[in-house]
Amino acid sequence: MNENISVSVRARPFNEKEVKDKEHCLWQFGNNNTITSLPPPIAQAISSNLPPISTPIKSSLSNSSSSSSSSSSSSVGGSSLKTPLKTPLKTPLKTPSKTTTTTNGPLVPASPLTLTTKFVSNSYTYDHLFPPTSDNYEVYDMVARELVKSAMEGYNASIMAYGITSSGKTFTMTGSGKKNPGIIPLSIQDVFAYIQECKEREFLLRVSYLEIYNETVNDLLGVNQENFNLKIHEHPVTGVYVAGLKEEIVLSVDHVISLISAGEAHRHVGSTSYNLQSSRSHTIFKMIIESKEVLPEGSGRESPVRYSTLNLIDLAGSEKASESTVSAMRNKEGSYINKSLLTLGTVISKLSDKDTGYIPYRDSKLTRVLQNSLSGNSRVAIICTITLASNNFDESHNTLKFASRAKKISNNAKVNEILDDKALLKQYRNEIAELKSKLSDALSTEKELQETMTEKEKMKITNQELLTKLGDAEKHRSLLESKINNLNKLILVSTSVNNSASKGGGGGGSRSTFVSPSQNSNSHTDLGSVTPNSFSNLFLQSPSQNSSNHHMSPLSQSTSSLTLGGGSESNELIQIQSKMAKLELELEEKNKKIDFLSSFNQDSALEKIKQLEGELVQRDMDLGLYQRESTRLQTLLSHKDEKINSLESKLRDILLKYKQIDSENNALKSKIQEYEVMY
Ligand SMILES: Nc1ncnc2c1ncn2[C@@H]1O[C@H](COP(=O)(O)OP(=O)(O)OP(=O)(O)O)[C@@H](O)[C@H]1O
Repeated sequence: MNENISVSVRARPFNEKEVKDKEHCLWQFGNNNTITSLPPPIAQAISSNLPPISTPIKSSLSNSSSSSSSSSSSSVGGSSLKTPLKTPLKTPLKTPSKTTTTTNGPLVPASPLTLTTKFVSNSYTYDHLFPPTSDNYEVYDMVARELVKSAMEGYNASIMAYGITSSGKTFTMTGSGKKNPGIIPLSIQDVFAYIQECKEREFLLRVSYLEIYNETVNDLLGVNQENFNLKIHEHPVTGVYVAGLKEEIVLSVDHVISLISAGEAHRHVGSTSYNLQSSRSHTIFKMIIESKEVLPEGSGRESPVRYSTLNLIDLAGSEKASESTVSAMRNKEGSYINKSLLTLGTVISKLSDKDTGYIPYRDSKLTRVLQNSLSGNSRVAIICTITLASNNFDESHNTLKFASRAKKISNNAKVNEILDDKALLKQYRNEIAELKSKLSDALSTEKELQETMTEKEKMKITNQELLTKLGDAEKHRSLLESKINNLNKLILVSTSVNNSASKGGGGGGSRSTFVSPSQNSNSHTDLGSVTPNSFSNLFLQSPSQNSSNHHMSPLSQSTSSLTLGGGSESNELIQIQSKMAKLELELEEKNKKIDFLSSFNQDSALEKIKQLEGELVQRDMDLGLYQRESTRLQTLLSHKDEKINSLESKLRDILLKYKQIDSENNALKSKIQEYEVMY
C-alpha cells in the first residue's frame, strides 16, 4: 500500500489564560481543509468573542470510559471559519460588519477584509482539519479508525500527536474523562470489536508502554530498576526494538485500560507555566497484533500468522525555553524535549525531500524508536495540535510547517506474514498441541498403573487362596500321618502278636481284642473259669491215644482217655465229655471267627494305609505344586511391586508435570476462551 503519511491539524479552544490575556485568533479555517494565517487586527476582532476551555487540567486515562466508540461524533463544520481569505490581503481592515457565531466555536467573519499594512498570509492544506469545536470522536473517525482496522488486517500503523506544549496532544490521544475518550481508548475498543466481528481468524494481542524521558527509555509497565534506561537494538529482519521492554498479553478492553492507567502513573508529568499537567516525556503505547486463520482441527493445512503493530504516540510538547522557568529540572526536560523534536523535524524533512542519504534516526531516542514507523512499512497518521492564540503564532506556524513536510513522506506498508514458528500465536498453538499430547501420555500411564494395580490385587487374592489351600493340605497331611501312625501302631501290635504266636510262647502282653486264644495259651477265653490248660492238667493223656487221635483237640483227647473208666461215674464223665466237646466246638468256631476277623482287619488296615499313603503322596505332590505356584506368585508379586513402584514414581513425576501442564493449560484455555468470547 503506497501512500503518503496522513496529516491532520487540530486546534483547541482558547484556555482561560488566553481569554484573560485577550489573545487574538491568528488563523482561519477554510474550505478543503485549508488553514490560513490572519492579519492581527482581524484576529483581534475574532478572538474577542472566543469561548474559553473550561478545565485546563489534564485528565487521566484511568477515568476514561469504556463506552462504545460508535457514539455519535458531532459535526462542527458550521463552527469553523469557512470563508477562505484571498492572500495577500491588501485592503485596510474594517471592523467586520457582520459575524456569525456558534455556541462552541469562534466567531466567523462574514465580510471581506482589508488591511492597511502589507501582510503575507500563509495557507496550508492537510488531510483533515479540526477546529476547536471538533471532539475526539470526530478526530478518531476521520483519522484513526481506518488505520486501526488496517493494523488488525496485518499492516503496521502509527498515529502520533505532535504540537507545542499545551496544544492538546494528550487530550487528543488519551482524552478527557469518560465522556471524551481519546484515540488510545477508542482504538482499543475498536480492536476488540473487530476481533468479535472477525470469526474466521484468531488473535493474540500484546501491549507495551514506554516513555522517553530526558533521552532514557523507560518501561511504563514495570517499576523495577531493570525497567529503566532500556537499550535500543536493531534486528536484521524485524528492525529496531527496545530490549527488555515488557509485552503484556491482553484479553479485554478493561485489561488494556488498567495497564495503561498503571503506566500513566509512572509517566513523568509536571507543572509548567503553560500546562499544569505537562507531559515531560514522549510516550509510545504499542499493541502487537498476531492473527491466524481458524482452521478446522486436523485439516492438515498451515496458515501463516499475520504480525502487525499499532503505535499510538503522545509526544511531549516543544516549549519556549525562556518561559518554562518553573524550575531548572523543567528547563532540562524542556531542552531534551526540544532536541528530540528537532531531530524528528530533521528526519521528517529528509524523508519528505526523498533524501536517499543519511537519515539521522540515531540522533535521538525518539527517532530511533520511531524508525520502523517512519522508514516505510507502516501506515502513519500525524495529528498536529495547535493553539490559535496570537501569543503562540510562531510555534503554531512551525507546527504547520512541520505538518506540511510530513505530508510529503510516502510509505509503503504491506501485510506482514510469518510462516515459521516465530509468531507467538503459533508458538502458543504448538505448545497447546504439545501439552495435549503430554496430557494423553500421562493419562495412558495412569491407566497402565491402574491396570497393574488391579492385576496385583488379583494376584494377591489368588496367592491368599493358595496359602489357605496349602494350610488345609498341611492339616490334612498331618491328619493322614497321624492316622497312618495309629494304624501302624495297630499293625505292629498284630505282627508282634503273630511273631510271639509262631514261637509258641505265651509272652507279648497283648492288648488286642483280635488276639485268638489258640495263638496265645495265656489268653483268657469265655469258658468260664475253666481254661484248656486247666483241663489238660485235670485229664492226663495216654501217649497211644494221643498219637491215634492226633486230629482231636487236646480237650477231646483228654475226654476219650477218661472213657476208659466205668459205672455212674462214667455217665457223668460222658456228659462232661459231650459238654466239653460242645464247648470245644464252640471254641473252635469262635477261634475261626477271631482268626477271620483278625486277618480281615489286618488286610483292610494295610489296604487303608496303602490308600492313605497314596493320598499322602498325592497331597505331597499337591503341596509341592502349591509351594511352587506360591513361590512363582511371590516372585511375580515382587516383580509387580517393583513395576508398581517404578510406575508410581513415574506417575508421581507425571502428576507433578501434569499439574504444571494443567495450570499452564488452564491459563491458555482461559486465554483461548477469552478469544472465543471476543469472536
Ligand atoms: N480540543 C480541546 N478541547 C477542549 N480542551 C482541550 C482541547 N485540547 C486541549 N484541551 C485542554 O488543554 C489543556 C492542555 O492540553 P494537553 O495537556 O492535552 O496538552 P499537551 O499538548 O498534551 O501539553 P504538554 O505537551 O504540555 O503535555 C488541557 O487542560 C486540556 O484539557
